Amino acid sequence: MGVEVAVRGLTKSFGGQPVWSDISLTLPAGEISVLLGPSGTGKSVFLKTLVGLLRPDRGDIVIEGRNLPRLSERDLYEVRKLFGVLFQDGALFGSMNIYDNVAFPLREHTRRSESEIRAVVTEKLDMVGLVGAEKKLPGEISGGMRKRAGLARALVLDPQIVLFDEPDSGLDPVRTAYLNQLIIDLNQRTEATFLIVTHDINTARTVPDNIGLIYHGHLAMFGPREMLLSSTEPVVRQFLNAQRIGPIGMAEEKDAEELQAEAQAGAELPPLPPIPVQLQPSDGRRRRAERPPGQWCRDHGVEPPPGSFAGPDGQRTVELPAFLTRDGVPG
Ligand SMILES: Nc1ncnc2c1ncn2[C@@H]1O[C@H](COP(=O)(O)OP(=O)(O)OP(=O)(O)O)[C@@H](O)[C@H]1O
Repeated sequence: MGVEVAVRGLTKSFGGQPVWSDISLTLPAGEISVLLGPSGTGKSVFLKTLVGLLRPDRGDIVIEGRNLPRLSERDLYEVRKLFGVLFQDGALFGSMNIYDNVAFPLREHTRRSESEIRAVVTEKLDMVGLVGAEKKLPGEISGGMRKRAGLARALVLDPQIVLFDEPDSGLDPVRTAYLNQLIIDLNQRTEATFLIVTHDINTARTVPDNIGLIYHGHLAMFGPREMLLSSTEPVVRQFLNAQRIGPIGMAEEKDAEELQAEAQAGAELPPLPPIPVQLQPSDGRRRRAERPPGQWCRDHGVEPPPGSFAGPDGQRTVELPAFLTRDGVPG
């Protein structure tokens, strides 16, 4: 089982310029969380701070009773072994073949024999569907394969927490769909805690158990997927529905004048789209952390947008409680 990551009051600046401040959230053990936010809001900085590559100005990151910002370099080095990180470009060594790239953390951080290393590398390459590509150089394979190789490398030390920095950047929609399925299947198999930074709204809507949004130097919201997908909070609604109307502007937040002009022009955000069902593991079992669709909405007295929790063919894939169906008649 993965471990919980509790972040409290985290603040980070560079040269006196704050990137974000006072971020508090808990990544539940073994669950998948997605972190969203406009470009430049500091999502990558957040991941690097979590894994201890950057020191926060203040705040706590508590994992298994240890507060990372307070640890010595030596203890931090140990805690870092709990993490696997998939960097944006896969961060593979260009001169090493895929096998050696994936074997690298094992050779650096463990005393395992080459035959033990071979067994682990083969297992991880099999997990990401790359058996047969061992001898290729990163420059000889596609972007999607490089991401998968980076993922195999992130998994070799059997991490309890896996951080993904834009795993879908530069991938076509079909490859993104395959990668998303792979992420769900790996979460099911490894039981690690996953945090994914993405700009892909479809990924954000269907893959995670929890969603967070960083905006304007703060965490605008973090919580269960249904909470954000049914939220009418303007920033969350605008971002999760990829709209131009709302507080977020092209370069930064819109000023009062722009928002007033928008209001005068009668510009309104379209209705919330239906909440899709979550992507399921391909082994046919339910997700471990799955809550029944509609449960968060029911527990919080929130009516989900019409058509929510239908499968891709528009058919309901789950029994909905009477609360979620018009007049108690399943729609
Ligand atoms: N080591 C550093 N030193 C100084 N400034 C930095 C450093 N790393 C990041 N920044 C700044 O922090 C801000 C946030 O950068 P970051 O890459 O985390 O944003 P992001 O939300 O991941 O963006 P994108 O979605 O475009 O990838 C940027 O203004 C960036 O220039």
